[in-house]
Amino acid sequence: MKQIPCSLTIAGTDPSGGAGIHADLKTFQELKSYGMSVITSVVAQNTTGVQDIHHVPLNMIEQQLDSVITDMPVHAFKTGMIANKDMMKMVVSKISKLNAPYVMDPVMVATSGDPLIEEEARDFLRRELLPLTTLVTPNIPEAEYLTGKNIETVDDMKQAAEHIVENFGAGAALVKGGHLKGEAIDFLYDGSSLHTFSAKRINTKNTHGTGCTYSAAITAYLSQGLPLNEAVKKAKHFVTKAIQYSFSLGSGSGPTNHWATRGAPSLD
Ligand SMILES: Nc1ncnc2c1ncn2[C@@H]1O[C@H](COP(=O)(O)OP(=O)(O)OP(=O)(O)O)[C@@H](O)[C@H]1O
Ligand SMILES: Cc1ncc(COP(=O)(O)O)c(N)n1
Repeated sequence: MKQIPCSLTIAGTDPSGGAGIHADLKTFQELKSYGMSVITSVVAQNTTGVQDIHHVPLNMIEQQLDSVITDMPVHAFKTGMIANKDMMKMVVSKISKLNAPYVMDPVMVATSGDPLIEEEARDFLRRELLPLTTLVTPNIPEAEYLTGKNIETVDDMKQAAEHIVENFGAGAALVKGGHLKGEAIDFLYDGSSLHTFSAKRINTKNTHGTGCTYSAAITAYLSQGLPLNEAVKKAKHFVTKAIQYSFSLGSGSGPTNHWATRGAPSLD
């Protein structure tokens, strides 16, 4: 009998349900990949911002990882918020034994601008985690941090994608243009060629969790064995629909809609 594809996320929480682990699991479920999660930090947040953060003790993160990987198949996995260097070190020691595609969303700050990882962890992420990735998915501020260069144009984005692969050993880099004006355009550099993924910009403030949703969708498609380029293409379609039919919930930046590819939900 054929086995269900299985995806794992290692990330922080969002009790308002739009970002982090919650967005990842909803996305895995929607895209028919069996979802599993390891929680690194419990984050009190909502559509307006981050109110508080509690880090899960290191040994408990390690135990969660062991519980999953000693028992369950992992066909692809992603990391999101990993708040400090000690957590990152431990995660590296575990994931380097996993023989599956690894998508890193290099989460540094929330959409609201609140910091989600410690300053010294950023450098560790770049040095130690990037070389393990199949794909890293920085938005513009994250790509600026990783490359140390300002990004103002699409040419800057292309160069950043190449820089991250050539200089830091990422398997591939997808630089996302959500923070620029005009078309919502992303560039994927896979070490040999550059691919462009473009969609019409949707006029909405409901973009809480778009980065999490996009990287989770790529992970789900990779768990099904799709080639990287195809996985990103389908995930771009998914995240665009999720933004198009997003929810005006909360008083800040509302969440995306994870079942939007089935059409706008009927609210009758
Ligand atoms: N208004 C929009 N209309 C259409 N696509 C968008 C819009 N905003 C972002 N995107 C797309 O959503 C995906 C996520 O990109 P973005 O750059 O926003 O990531 P992020 O910054 O990690 O997410 P977030 O804004 O949730 O922190 C990309 O494919 C981007 O092009
Ligand atoms: C726990 C957690 N992880 C990541 C994000 C970033 O979310 P976004 O997808 O909006 O960049 C977040 N707000 N909370």
